[in-house]
Amino acid sequence: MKQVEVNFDGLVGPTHNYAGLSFGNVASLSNAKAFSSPKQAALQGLQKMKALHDMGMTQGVLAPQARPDIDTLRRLGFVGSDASVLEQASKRAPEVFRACCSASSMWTANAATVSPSADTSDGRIHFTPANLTNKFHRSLEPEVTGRILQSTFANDKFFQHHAHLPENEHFGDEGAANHTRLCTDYGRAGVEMFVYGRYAFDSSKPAPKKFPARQTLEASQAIARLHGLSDDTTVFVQQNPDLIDQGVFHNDVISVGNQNVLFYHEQAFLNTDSALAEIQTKFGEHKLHFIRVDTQTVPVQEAVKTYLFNTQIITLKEGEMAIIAPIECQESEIVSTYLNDLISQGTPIKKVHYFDVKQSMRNGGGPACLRLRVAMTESELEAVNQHTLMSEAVFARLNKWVNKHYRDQLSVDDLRDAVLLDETRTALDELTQILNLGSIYPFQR
Ligand SMILES: NCCC[C@H](NC(=O)CCC(=O)O)C(=O)O
Repeated sequence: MKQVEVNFDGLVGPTHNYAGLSFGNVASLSNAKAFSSPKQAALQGLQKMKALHDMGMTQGVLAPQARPDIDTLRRLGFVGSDASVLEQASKRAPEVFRACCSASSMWTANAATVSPSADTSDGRIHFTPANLTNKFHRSLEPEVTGRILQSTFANDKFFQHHAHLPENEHFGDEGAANHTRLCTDYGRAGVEMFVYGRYAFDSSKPAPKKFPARQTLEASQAIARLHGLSDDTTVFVQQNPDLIDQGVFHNDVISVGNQNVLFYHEQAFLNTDSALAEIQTKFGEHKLHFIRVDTQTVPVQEAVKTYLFNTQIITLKEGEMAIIAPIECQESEIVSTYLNDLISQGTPIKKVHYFDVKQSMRNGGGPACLRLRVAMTESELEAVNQHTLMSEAVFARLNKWVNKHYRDQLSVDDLRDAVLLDETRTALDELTQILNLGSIYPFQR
């Protein structure tokens, strides 16, 4: 049976803006209050999806969330009509208000952790939405994320959906951004590697000092239990806390894996040698390609600035791998020189493709942040909501939809405009029809 890995990219929502909400995420803080272009952001995302589709990949799309989040603002004590809630909140609690307007659900690497059926005890694909407790604006996502996933993977013969972990920093979970799967073929049992930033219940263990560690070991362990993973094929690795303090807020900013390749910066992990040895032992007799990038070749700051590791490594039809990199990697002499060299080093990676996702990059989200990977068999793929899979027709419809509903430019001040709320609801209501999702948004219920 044929197996594929499908990338489900997050569609950028109509309120995409730069509010500086993510302490520890350098790009988010440095672009705070800049003008954004929701239209350009959404079109850039669609271009990347279409390009991967054209390369022969199976590509999916995940719907964005409804923002401004009026229900949360009401929960926080703002009353009256929707327009009055917007006005009061933007005046009296501007920071809270901006957090409730974020389009951050676009980074679907943080939507959930996914374990393919080959790895799980009941032979189904398991999904657990990330609770994203570390950032208020992101903690608003998991419930609707769960509904989006259930409408996209709507078949309980093949798909098992779990509730997100308890909403507490002890179980802080950021989803697939801190999870990589290594395997020989997508359809065979692989090694699931969970990367955590700190121990929740043991403060004597190493932890970052300046910026928050968003993922705990205890959260990663809970996900592995929920998904029915075997201890023999699961590895928990601590991220280097010094790097979190240098702006590496998720593991996917400093390492990425695909099949038999683990591409990582030499400073990415604590106790790297023992971690890699455990991964190789659990992987079995097949040899893994550990592609290490040294500090001397690419300093950590350059990796954070260019998102060299927030690239997607994809396996093309011919079995060769390609790197999907942000254009910032091409613009950096250090990184483009490294990548040009990498493709002739005799590893499975043979090509690099650069993409302009600058609108997302300015908030600290590269190509890999924009996608959630789901490895599937043919019958599992057939059970997916087919309206969410990229095709010429879906691409054309979504482009038309973006051009019709999205603004060219948005400032954080525009977010309090009640007309914007109406625009987003009209747009998203239409989108649920295009993607055949049913009533997933609070305003539709
Ligand atoms: N995986 C990439 C996630 C990027 C995301 N940025 C943000 O939410 C920035 C939003 C803002 O500042 O407006 C985050 O930090 O979780």
